[in-house]
Amino acid sequence: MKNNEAFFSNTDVSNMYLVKSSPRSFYQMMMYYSKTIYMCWHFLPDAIREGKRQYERAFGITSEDIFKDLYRSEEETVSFMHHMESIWHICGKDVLAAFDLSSFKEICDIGGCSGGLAKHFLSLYPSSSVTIMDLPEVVQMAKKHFITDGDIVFLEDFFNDPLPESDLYILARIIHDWTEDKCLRLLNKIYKSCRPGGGVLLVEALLNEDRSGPLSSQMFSLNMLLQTEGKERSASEYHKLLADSGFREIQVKATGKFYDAVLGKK
Ligand SMILES: C[S@@+](CC[C@H](N)C(=O)[O-])C[C@H]1O[C@@H](n2cnc3c(N)ncnc32)[C@H](O)[C@@H]1O
Repeated sequence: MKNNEAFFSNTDVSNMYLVKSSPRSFYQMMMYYSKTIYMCWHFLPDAIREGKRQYERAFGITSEDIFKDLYRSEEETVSFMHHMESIWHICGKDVLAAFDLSSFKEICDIGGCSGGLAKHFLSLYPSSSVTIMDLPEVVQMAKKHFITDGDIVFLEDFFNDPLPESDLYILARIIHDWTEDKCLRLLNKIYKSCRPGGGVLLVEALLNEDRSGPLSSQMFSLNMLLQTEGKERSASEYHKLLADSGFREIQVKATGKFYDAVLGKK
């Protein structure tokens, strides 16, 4: 207080995580939570009763394809992409350094969105190259708003297009969007395209085997119910999905942050 007037200022933590211009800002994530995710959480009891996502109740949209709903406008698409990218400024390096990935030279980031994790990959492993596959509307927005250098190549639609031959496929927060059948369809496709000696890296928020936590993974799993066809899974569930698709030498690393890493080799 000065001369009976109150003055307020940000703490160091709010400067770091809330101010929009900070490189570690959660501003975009907060906006997506408040404008989109929060609207779905109004219908949590309906989601639990029906076992399905709530876009129809929240936004009046009933498309078959979950990402058609998510990308219902250019503004919503870009907001989702910012939301996806934000977390990698905090824990992207942890998931990519969980295993030594330096021997993999050609990387394909399946559903790589804005390229947020790919940029961290290139800074940790500069002698590798990364190709990103994502839907056409995302690729268009990534080129317009997110990618400034030419190191990243974009391809479209991982379910229907052929996958490029690669040494390592990254699937960050992809498996958690889909049913078992669709996950296996995608992982089988990846196995066929993967070079011998290559691998697949799953980046997901692992649940404890008895589903007792961590709280963040449980909350993400409820959110998957509200927004997608998927759920969060335990290490043994990811192990089984990879083994059933042909991968071996499967290793799991819990990072202690929000997201963890599972590596399988061909
Ligand atoms: C939950 S986001 C994860 C984004 C990114 N991997 C990350 O962790 O920040 C899922 C991504 O998969 C993409 N996607 C969904 N269906 C796809 C398809 N059929 N082909 C290519 N990408 C797809 C979405 O557009 C989105 O970018």
